Amino acid sequence: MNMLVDGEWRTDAYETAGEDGSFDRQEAPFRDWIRDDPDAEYQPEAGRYHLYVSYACPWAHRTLVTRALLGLEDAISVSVVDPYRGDDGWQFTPEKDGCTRDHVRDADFLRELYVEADPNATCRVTVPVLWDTERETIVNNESKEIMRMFATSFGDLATHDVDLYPEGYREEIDRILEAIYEPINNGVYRAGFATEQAPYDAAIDDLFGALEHWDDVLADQRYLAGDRLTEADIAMFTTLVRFDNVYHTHFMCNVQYIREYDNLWPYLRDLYQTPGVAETVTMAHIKEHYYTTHPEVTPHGIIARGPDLAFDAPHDRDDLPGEPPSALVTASADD
Ligand SMILES: N[C@@H](CCC(=O)N[C@@H](CS)C(=O)NCC(=O)O)C(=O)O
Repeated sequence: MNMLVDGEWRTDAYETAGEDGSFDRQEAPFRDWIRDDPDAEYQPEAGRYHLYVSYACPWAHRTLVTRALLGLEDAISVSVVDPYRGDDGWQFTPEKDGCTRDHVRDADFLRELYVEADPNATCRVTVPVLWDTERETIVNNESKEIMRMFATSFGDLATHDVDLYPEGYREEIDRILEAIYEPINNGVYRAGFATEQAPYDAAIDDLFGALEHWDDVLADQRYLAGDRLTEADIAMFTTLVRFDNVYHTHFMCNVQYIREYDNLWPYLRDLYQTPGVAETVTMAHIKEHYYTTHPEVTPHGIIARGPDLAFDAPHDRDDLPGEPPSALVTASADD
């Protein structure tokens, strides 16, 4: 696998699995913070920050959903990489459907941005990346922090009056984000990239145990943190929406489909139908990426056909406590 070592692109450096056959995800290296504070190095400003994403990636997808729900599209622009990630890592292929050029630097490869931000970078070249066009560097490449900055630091630049990290819910949101990360968000990768039976089995036990737990929780409440749609739902959504099409088959998470759960499946449809969310889902990129980019998992790169899911079917969750943010419902009615 590929990564930067001292600013040089290496195709032989990064092992997905550790010695015991378990998947080992590395920490994101760029962790600066945008603050609404006159002394801050990075301050929220319309047009200053640029987001690099892959539509395929669940981590990048979190930042896109957050941006859409807050109405930050005009304030934060986006470039979209090719869903196929080969020996050169993420690249820009604007001729391909849904992909764009690098709108800021016109780079061919995402790694060029990493080297510009740190000429001696030793790290994986991952999406999402939040780029500062003023200081010409990476502010942050950790999705949960980008999501949090969008939710808490962009104040008036957000055109929808939506709070995804509301006071009174914050401890619970943090607890849920932590609780779903290892078994669910990262759990599908731990299952899919395991190279021995024991770590695969452990990942599957954790994953399906956690899905069952949250399926129970969602029987009585509309959202993970209760009656409000929050960051926690966004983090859950981007994994669930990929599950039946990709993780079930490609990553062998095949104990049960999400569409077989009594509450997770209507919950997933409810989130999908929240104004602004469906437009962030590009299933063609999701499927192409996973099935063609991991030769160690699917060596022939054949994209599995099904299933065709009815994300638009009625979700019947309106009677549960909670409703989507009213600003979103009003904004979509005005469209
Ligand atoms: N911790 C990061 C993880 C991001 C991540 O692993 N992104 C994947 C795509 S789904 C990636 O770019 N992988 C490229 C690589 O590992 O070389 C986050 O949540 O932002």
